[in-house]
Amino acid sequence: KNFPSGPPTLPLVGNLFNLSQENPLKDLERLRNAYGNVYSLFLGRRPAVVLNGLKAMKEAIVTKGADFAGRPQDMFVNDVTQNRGVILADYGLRWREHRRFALMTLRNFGLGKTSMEDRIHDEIQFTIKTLEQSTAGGTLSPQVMFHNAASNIICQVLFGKRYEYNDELIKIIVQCFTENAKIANGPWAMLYDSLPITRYLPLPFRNGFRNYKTCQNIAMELVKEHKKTKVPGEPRDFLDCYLDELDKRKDDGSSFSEELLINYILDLHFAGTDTTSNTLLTGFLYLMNYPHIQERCQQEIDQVLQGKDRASFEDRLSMPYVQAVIHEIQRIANTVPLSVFHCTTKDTELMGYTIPKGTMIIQNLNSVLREEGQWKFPHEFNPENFLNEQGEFVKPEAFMPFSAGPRVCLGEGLARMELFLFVVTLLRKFKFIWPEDAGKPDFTPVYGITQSPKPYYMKVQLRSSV
Ligand code: HEM
Repeated sequence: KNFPSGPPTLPLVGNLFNLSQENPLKDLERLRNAYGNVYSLFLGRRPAVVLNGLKAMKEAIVTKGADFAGRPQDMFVNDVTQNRGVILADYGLRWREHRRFALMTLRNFGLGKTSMEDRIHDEIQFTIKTLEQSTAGGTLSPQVMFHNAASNIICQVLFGKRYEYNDELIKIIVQCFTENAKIANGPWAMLYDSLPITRYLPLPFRNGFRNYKTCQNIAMELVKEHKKTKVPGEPRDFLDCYLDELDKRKDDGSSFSEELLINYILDLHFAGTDTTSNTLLTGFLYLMNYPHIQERCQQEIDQVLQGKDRASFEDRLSMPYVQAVIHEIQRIANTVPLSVFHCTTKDTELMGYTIPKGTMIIQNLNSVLREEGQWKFPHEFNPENFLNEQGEFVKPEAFMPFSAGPRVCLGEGLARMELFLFVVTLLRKFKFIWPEDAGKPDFTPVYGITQSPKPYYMKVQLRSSV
């Protein structure tokens, strides 16, 4: 009663056939036009409510944050990750303790301080080396490079080590992550969630379980190695901190455990890899195809950095145009289009509707990031969306690629630092060119939990030689 309306459902499968199995984003938009900003869907027999537009999104995840901060359980992604970790943990002790621990440890390891900047700059040097090798005139496919760079930064934090870009182990992990990001929002996972009877069949969703197991075995080895070499009270990285915490807490009834640790670090590694790298990939795709925007960034970077040997995160405050461009890249990239599904933690109300406890909540972030009335140019790539009349950087409320409220991305600080330092350092040194023989660029993203641009090639020139 008083539940949001939605398209008619079929027995057992619910609204499975109302959504394209390959990319439901257009269907979600079509249903919004028919049923309004808050409407319902049934994934099998499970009720879900889709949120669209800033007003509904804010009321749910910010104003009534705690009511909407749960995570649905018993879905494909929960089964693959064995109901452990932090991303999919339901609202409660385990989530709270592990979220707090991650935020605190990331801060202690220098997030917002110079040491994290050092780590990012160290990694950028390897990216620069890779790019330099292709300045002789050839083209380069940046996918693996950006994925490995983002993965290495989070590996440094978690395990205190980085991997060469051609290292077999990291290639396997990154490939598993990338594949799982597509499988988890793909047609087979949708079938798994809608029709539980199919779960035991040898269907392609099995690949998701296999990929996860591969990563788990690798993480297990890293934990073993750390346990052997760690000195209590002198943590080298995130993993050591957790092991220290386990010693400290022993039997205090907390949710910390060694089994959780494996899934926890995989969660952080996964969340920190595909997201940042796909945003960078989208960024460079646009920068190559909007050369005047690239040049204006370079002018501002040169002017602000002058003789400085490298950029610091602080410099963003003197670079309103670059800031606007990076935010515009994130707005257009819409890297996590449906956020991570939420779930109501109690009976509640939203925009006058009644939403019972346990209802799945799907945030259509695209509907906010491109909402008419919130942006000067909602449907085009235009940094003016983040600049006022005086050319100062402004961030509209509708900018929420990291979501908002109690479940807001806990890596936002790290991601923002990475995006700024990568874009500024690489644009300062190189000119990025869309290859003449590449044809017209295709900006249509490939859908998944994280969206990525279609694979592309780039041409790179050293700016000093331009
Ligand atoms: C451009 C990069 C990134 C984007 C666009 C992004 C976006 C998001 C979004 C939309 C969510 C879901 C929030 C919600 O459920 O309301 C999320 C959650 C999360 N992100 Fe990120 N993220 C990025 C980078 C990172 C990085 C670098 C880390 C690594 C530390 C990270 C760790 C997490 C975690 C652990 C969660 C789950 C939080 C929770 O459930 O409490 N993310 N992110």
